[in-house]
Amino acid sequence: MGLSAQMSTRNISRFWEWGRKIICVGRNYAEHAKELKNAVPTEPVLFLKPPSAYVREGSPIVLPFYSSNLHHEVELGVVIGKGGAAIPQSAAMEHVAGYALCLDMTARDVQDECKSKGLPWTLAKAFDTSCPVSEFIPKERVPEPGNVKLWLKVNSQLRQSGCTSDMIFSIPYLVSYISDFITLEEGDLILTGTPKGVSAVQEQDELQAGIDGLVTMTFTVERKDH
Ligand SMILES: CC(=O)CC(=O)C(=O)O
Ligand SMILES: [Mg+2]
Repeated sequence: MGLSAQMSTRNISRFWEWGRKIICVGRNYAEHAKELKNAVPTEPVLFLKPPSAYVREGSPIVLPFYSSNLHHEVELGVVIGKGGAAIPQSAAMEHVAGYALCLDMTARDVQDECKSKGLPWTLAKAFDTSCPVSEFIPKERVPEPGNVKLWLKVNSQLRQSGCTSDMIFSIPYLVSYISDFITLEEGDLILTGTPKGVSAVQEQDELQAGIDGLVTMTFTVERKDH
């Protein structure tokens, strides 16, 4: 199939297949910043995951071989439907196609070491399967994205329960802020940060996460021979 034919069959509801950027916001919930003893930020903290981080239900989250403290972080993902740079906050929601429930899997021991050495978080955050995602949720189904309840259970035990109303920086603010530095493209995903309750997962754990009334998803954690 030629490139133009491939482009014409691309569907935003399978955004994870597009090979676009995953832009992550850190410390966007004050209670989470505090539980990790980080300062509450006055500007968004940004980092990236590559598209190879995506994993879908039916495939496992693979424990990175170099970590012994893998954490779950449940987050609302914002799927960009129209690209742009220097997008004003007033127009930001016109660039949003929809949402997805996402996990920002984090090798916390590796992140702590990187932080102490002043090094980037890439190996802590961007490894293969570090971004499990749900099905695409069209924006029409989420009339109030700033008031969405997220939860995550490990082996049926509730670990995280939060609401996007507690985000420090709103979705329009984040879209506008990010687009001042990084041009947004159709198919990009923004992870909006995690509420409190992050904790470690082990091999064979079952992670179930949901957005009230919209979506649930289930993943298992596996170790692979290295
Ligand atoms: C400290 C972190 O890992 C930041 C992060 O990813 C978050 O969601 O907050
Ligand atoms: Mg996160």
